Parts: sequence; structure tokens; C-alpha cells
Amino acid sequence: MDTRISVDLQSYKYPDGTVALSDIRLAVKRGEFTGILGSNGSGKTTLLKVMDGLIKGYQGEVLLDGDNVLRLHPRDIYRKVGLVFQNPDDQLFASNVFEDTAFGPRNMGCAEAEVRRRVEQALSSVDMAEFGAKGIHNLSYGQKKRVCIAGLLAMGHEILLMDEPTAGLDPMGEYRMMELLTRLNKEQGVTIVMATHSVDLVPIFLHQLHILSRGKLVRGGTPEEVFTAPDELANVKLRLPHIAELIYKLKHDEGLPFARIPLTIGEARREIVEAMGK
Ligand SMILES: Nc1ncnc2c1ncn2[C@@H]1O[C@H](COP(=O)(O)OP(=O)(O)OP(=O)(O)O)[C@@H](O)[C@H]1O
Repeated sequence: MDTRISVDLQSYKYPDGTVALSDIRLAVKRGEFTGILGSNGSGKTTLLKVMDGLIKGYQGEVLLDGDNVLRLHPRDIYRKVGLVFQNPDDQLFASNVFEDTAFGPRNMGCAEAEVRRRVEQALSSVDMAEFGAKGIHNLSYGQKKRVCIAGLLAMGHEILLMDEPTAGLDPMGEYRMMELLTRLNKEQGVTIVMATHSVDLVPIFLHQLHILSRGKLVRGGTPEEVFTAPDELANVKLRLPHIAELIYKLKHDEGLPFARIPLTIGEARREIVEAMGK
């Protein structure tokens, strides 16, 4: 897999003197579904904005397909990379769903027939095909989030940077959002980087994880590699997924012979059946 985004950043300080990021080294490979996991204020949004070229003035280098983002024209960044804000009301502005989704392709100079084709395809990708004529202000929060993603897909973005895509959604909405992102990743080959603190969803869906704490990367790897030491996670104000926490307690407090700490219900079931057979 080739690297699409690489970050080698010594530090970034906001104008008021807050050092929001330091010593960040990571690579996002083509086709990966990557998570940036961290507690409130750990620097996730800042890191996404650095990757999208919205934040400049840092010490270090960020490359997009090998080109320094600070030397690229914004148009060349936005052709490939789209950032979905945490709050959809910061992103949506047109009167209805069709018009909002059409804004990007029209701005790119697409002919009206092509705009229609892209909008219909994008809305269908996010299960909002029936909502083209609906007023933005009449959508539910979760529907607004989907329309934000459609707007970027309609521009043909190959890389989506998602800031807390599940924040504010009910449990089923969270799950459906993760399924949508998984589908875009698997079926349409969209590379996704998602900022989150939803530890329970992460191991079910993500390939790679980077843990941020106070602006620094403290751990990285697959969910299995990252979710091993509850104490370390507690130090960065995170925890194991609930199911892993339960098995960890049974193993350590009750001395049950679990070989490993499972991260999903399916894995836990296998471990329990095996442990009971011993
Ligand atoms: N415009 C700004 N000016 C000054 N400091 C800022 C600005 N934006 C963010 N910060 C600070 O930078 C740090 C990282 O903020 P950031 O929003 O990147 O964190 P986050 O991990 O996305 O948080 P959350 O999970 O709460 O959304 C915080 O200490 C925050 O107060």
C-alpha cells in the first residue's frame, strides 16, 4: 500500500501560545481506515486540519502523495482530500439537500448533467437518495452528517478526514455511520482518517489507530496492538472497549484462563467458550 498522507511534525502552536501538537510522525496508506483516538483537547481536530492544509505555520512537513501540502494550491488539496467537520451546521449552508451536495461539483466547473449525476450517486452512497428536495434545516442531525459526506463524495474525494463522525448520534446511528464509512472504504476505496473517542466502535471497524494525548502520539498500531494495557490507556484518559474490560477483569481478578483480551463480542464468545472448556 502506498502512502497518501505523511505527517512529520515537530510542533504546532496556536497564535495564543497553546502548543496543540508536538512530535507527530504518522503515515496514512491508500485504502486504510485509520482512527485518531484521544480524549477531549488532545489535538485530534488540529491534526486533521494540519493534514487538510487548513493549518499552516507548524514546524515540520506534511506530504500529500509525496507533495508538501504547504506548497500545493488549495484546489489541488481539495481535489483529493475532504474534511468533514464535527458539527454539520458548520458545513451545510444551501437551502436543500440537492443544492448543498451540488455546490462542490458546480464550483469545480462540472456541466449541469454531470452535477446531477454526481449528486444522485453521492446521495445514494449515503442512503439519502430520497431527500434531495428536503430543506437542510428540516433534517435530523444524523441525516445532516450524511449530507456533509455526500457533498465531499460528489467532488470525488479519495481521502475523507472525519472529525468525530459519530458524535451526537444515538447508538444505532453511531453503528450505521460506521457501517456507511466501512462501505465507502471497502467498496469505493475511500481512504478514511477519523478522529474519535468512541473506544467501543474502534476495534470493530478500524484498521489502524493512533492515540493522541496532550498533542503527542503515545501509541500506534492495529486495535489489537493498541488495546493491551488498561493502565496506559487510563493515563491518557481512555479505556479498553467495554467487552475487553470485562474479560480483562475476569482474567485478572478471578484468575480465569483467557489466552488473550478480545476486543469484540464475537472474539469474546470464542474466548469464553474456550476458557469454559478448559
Ligand atoms: N483556535 C485555537 N486557538 C487556541 N487554542 C486552540 C484553538 N483550537 C484548539 N485549541 C487548543 O488546542 C488543543 C487541541 O484542541 P483540539 O480541538 O485539536 O482537540 P480535540 O482532540 O479535537 O478535542 P475534542 O475531542 O474536545 O474535540 C486544546 O488545548 C485547545 O484548547
